Amino acid sequence: MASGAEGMVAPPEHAKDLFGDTLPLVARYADLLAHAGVERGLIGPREVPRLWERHLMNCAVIEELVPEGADVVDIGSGAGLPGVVLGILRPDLTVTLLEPLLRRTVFLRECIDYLELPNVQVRRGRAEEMRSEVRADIATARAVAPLARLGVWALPLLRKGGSLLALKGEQAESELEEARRDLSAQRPCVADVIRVGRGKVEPATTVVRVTVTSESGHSSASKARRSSGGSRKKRGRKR
Ligand SMILES: C[S@@+](CC[C@H](N)C(=O)[O-])C[C@H]1O[C@@H](n2cnc3c(N)ncnc32)[C@H](O)[C@@H]1O
Repeated sequence: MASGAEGMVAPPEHAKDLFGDTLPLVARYADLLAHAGVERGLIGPREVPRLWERHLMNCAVIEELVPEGADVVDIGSGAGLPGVVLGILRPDLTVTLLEPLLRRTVFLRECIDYLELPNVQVRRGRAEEMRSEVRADIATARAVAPLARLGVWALPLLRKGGSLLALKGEQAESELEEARRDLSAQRPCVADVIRVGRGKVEPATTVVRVTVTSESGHSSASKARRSSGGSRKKRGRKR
């Protein structure tokens, strides 16, 4: 896959601290995004000057939240963020880029061939349709959906003890508070907001981490409702 134009998007000085030996490969990916990615409408041209700081480095710092050897599914991968960055940085991970749009999956497949990433694969589909097909330790998502909806899509894809890592903005705390009920109705879980990459990226990356605490798909409250004949409303009417 040719990047489609001349000239590299030079990494900032401190990118070497974050990416180490993988920096040349991340630079190839940056080049691809800045040229073919823009030409094919996967990334806005205004993002090019801030590709490193706002996109690649901002995604890379979540790596510290991903356990060794994990199966990762990147929901709504788009042009590959954060999944491709994690795949480059961490060859120990098995990364699935999950994306429903054909045009984007074509780009992603060409991208992983071009970068020669044997630990990264692409699947075309919607997260909510993958419940019987995907089991992961970590689900990542950036700029995909509000947290409550993301929980409905992501939590069924996780193994017990697995986590959704949702990259969010400054309103992460209030978004989490609003979504807590929906998240635990989907699956028993604990959730917190973490800021990662302090001193490496400015501002630090805000992540909502939701960790599932049971094997099965539904919380005990919703199970109890189902086994006693449905919703709270119905029970109320019977009495
Ligand atoms: C705004 S883009 C973000 C892309 C990338 N994560 C990033 O940060 O640049 C949102 C992506 O989510 C995908 N998407 C939308 N609904 C989805 C669903 N139900 N399951 C998986 N992906 C979905 C879209 O096709 C799109 O590529």
